[in-house]
Amino acid sequence: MEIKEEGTSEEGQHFLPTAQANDPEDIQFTSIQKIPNEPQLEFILACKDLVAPVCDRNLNTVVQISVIHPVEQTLTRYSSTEIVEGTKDPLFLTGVTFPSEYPIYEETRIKLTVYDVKDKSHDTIRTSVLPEHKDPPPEVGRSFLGCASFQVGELLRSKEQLLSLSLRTSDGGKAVGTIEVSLVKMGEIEDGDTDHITTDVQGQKCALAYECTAAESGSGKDNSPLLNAVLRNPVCKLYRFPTADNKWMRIREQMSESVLSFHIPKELIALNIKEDLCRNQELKELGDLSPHWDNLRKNVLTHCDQMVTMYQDILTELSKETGSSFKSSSSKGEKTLEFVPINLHLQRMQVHSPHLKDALYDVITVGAPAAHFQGFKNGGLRKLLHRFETERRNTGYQFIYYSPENTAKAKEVLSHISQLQPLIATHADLLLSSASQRSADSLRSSLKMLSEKTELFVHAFKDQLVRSALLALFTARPGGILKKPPSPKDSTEDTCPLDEPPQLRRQDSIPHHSDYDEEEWDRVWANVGKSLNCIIATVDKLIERDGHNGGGPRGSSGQDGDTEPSLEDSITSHPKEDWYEQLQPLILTLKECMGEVVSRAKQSLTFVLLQELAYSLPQCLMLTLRRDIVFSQALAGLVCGFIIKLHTSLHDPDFLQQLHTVGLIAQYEGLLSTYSDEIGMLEDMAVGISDLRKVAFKITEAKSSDDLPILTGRREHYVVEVRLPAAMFESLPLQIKEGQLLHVYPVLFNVGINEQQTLAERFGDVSLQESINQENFELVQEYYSIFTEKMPPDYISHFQEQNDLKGLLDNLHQNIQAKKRKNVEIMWLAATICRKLNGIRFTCCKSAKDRTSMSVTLEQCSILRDEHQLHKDFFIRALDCMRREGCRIENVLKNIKCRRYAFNMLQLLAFPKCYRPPEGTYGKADT
Ligand SMILES: O=P(O)(O)O[C@H]1[C@H](O)[C@@H](O)[C@H](O)[C@H](O)[C@@H]1OP(=O)(O)O
Repeated sequence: MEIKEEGTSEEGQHFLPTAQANDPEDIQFTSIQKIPNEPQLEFILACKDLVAPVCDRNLNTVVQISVIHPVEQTLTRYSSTEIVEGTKDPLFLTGVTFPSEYPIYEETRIKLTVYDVKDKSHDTIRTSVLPEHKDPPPEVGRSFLGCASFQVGELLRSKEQLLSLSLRTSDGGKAVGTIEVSLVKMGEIEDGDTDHITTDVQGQKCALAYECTAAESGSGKDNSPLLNAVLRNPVCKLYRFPTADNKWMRIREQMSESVLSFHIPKELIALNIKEDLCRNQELKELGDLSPHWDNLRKNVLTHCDQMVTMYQDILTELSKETGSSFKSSSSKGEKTLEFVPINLHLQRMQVHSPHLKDALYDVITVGAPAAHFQGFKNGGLRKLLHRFETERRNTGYQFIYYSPENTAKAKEVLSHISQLQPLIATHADLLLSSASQRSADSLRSSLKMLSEKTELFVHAFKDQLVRSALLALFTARPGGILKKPPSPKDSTEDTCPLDEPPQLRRQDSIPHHSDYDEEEWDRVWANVGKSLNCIIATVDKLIERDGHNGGGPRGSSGQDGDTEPSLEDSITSHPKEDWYEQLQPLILTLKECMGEVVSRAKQSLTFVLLQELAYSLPQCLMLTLRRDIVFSQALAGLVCGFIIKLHTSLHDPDFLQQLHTVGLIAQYEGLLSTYSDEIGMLEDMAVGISDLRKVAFKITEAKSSDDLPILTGRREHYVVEVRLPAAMFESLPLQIKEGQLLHVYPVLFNVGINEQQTLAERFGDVSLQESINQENFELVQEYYSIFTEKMPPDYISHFQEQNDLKGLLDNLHQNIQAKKRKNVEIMWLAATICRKLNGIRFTCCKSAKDRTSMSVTLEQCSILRDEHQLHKDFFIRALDCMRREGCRIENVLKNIKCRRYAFNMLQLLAFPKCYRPPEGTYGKADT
């Protein structure tokens, strides 16, 4: 057999996509029978009676697992166990798992190579492929003990699902002990002898076979199509750890990328472009302005056009990245990838423990949303936005100052108008078509819709801002005189006769010059309401005269009886009229009145936006760009977290009720330090996360299984449409199916843990972290009170019995107030509160690679300890297993092509103890 090494990464959990794996050449092999989306093969290992080459010390052993491809006979290093120290009968806690996509068959051979590790600090620092059969050079710190191999089919067919293989030296001669391979079936009850192998692991006797409760997948039914559409390249790891009562629990760790990393930024940039093009057009359509304002506008337009071009270029570049699902930490400063989140992954832990229900714990790990290309020399968004506003407020001269709230309101009203105007037009047309069919019921229901939307429309303008902006715009016109376009004003003021076409009845306002008439806007605006009232009255009369007046829905004027007498007269004088003809002119008037309101309001509010843009160009636009970039990264993570949460909780009615009545909390754990550049990152992140409040989700039915989410809206308010396969969609509560918007409550807690934070605490300033934590604590409290208010009382009383949320909140509050250095308790409490509230968990540091890996593994082990009775003596060992051979070291590898956390000894001395990785897994790395 020719054995050659494959690939450059030494231990390859990155495998061929399924399509490639199923090439005709492979089809002759026997596939392993599998449960959809479950790993195909999982086993654990133990050695017995290992023979030490020299007797000067105890053996420290590690097993390396390699796969021999049945056709090419190439050998790929797949994974390793942890190092078990000081025994010739090691029992490994880190197992082996082959995810469903991995190209493995019954004919595939697995090779197990056992090494003796002399120097742990060197052992896992392997950056290049070592030839198999060759002992690693002694200076690397390990020596070859023996190897064995088996065919997958042999293990599957073995009597007790266990193989006992003889380990031999490289020349195939001397036996140096045995290695036992036990097949694992997660979630299956294992009967029989639980004592056939026991071992003394650090003094603890544990049975190797399991006593497990019945199989129950964490999410119940198979919702995989939804997840398969968004997740890519899973990396899986398997462990078994002893419980307090010396049973085994099994843990599967999974880490996957998401296509949403690129999909959401592309959607968002496209929307940003659309919004900006529209704004530029509105600026152009602002009409005549006096020279001062006109010059400003020209300048703004030049910059805005350049900005749109830049967004278009970025979108073109991103569109070239078809199928990408991962941006590495080393690309974080790349301009064209700035909108893409760094190192976004789902980190999942699935626990199967005796006597307890299976459980899933998900955390989204992602680099802190921040504008790395723009840099942090001047700080991040929180500071930059504050500074920008203060300067703008104080400039006065040249510009009219509108507060950020007013600017936001102007954008919101503009967005409202653009949604409502076409909607009203559609309902008005539907009303006409009901009229032409002479259907009273359909006329009533069309009228109901039209009334509702028109009332919303009229309401949107009930704002002092529009009024003051109109005046401001008037004074900015040449000579401060407004050239009035023809206005349908007063057209419906007196009566609403049905005999004449409304255009003729309108008092035409031929363009003329006049001083600003403050009340004119009121009249124009009120005309919309009056037109609607006229329509309502007419419909009522038409139906009544037709003998259909069964007390159906009536409009407001009909109800409060202010129908004008002349109208009644005009109607009763026409016994047999054509409904369409009666209504058509009124609808036309309504549309015209609306058009008039829209054009005035649009211009005045666009003038408000001009004030914001005109001040401090191009900084203002760069600030918008920065905010868009940071928001895009944050949004991609949120959408990913939301979809995964939905997927895992789709069959939990309480969750679904919470989703549509309360909304979901999304809790971000930040590990950034408040020192140097990371202050700027934290300032970016804080704004990016709080901007997520502008996002709402909506669930619709998918047409195909790989439908990705769609984004609509504009900067003030976005809606993410998540599309579910029909069967899943059907099972949702009515409110969700009807398209109710689902809200999220993002909260951020940050605790710097590294050596930079030590400097900040000693010589710098930690106030940023303190205020973020305090502000966000208040948000969590607010969420909790909405939760208790809106969820059913029965649920809440049961919930409160089970979870001492009040106690946890008090504890969190005290910890925030305590102002203790590196108080990581804050993170644990915030995460626990989030989990208990059914929220979405996120963990972030600069790159989501090193500190995040420490934190997320710590969280996993703490959950095992607190929720699944992990044996207390195994806490550190479990943590080391996960950090040494788990998904997170694979994360480091895929980011920087080196299996080493980027910490040095000195840095680690500054870390809280539980955040330090095991010896041999960290060191100088080129990040
Ligand atoms: O994933 P991070 O913790 O943000 O990685 C840091 C690491 O903590 C630090 O020790 C190291 O010096 C680098 O700055 C890492 O950041 P990179 O973004 O360069 O990976």
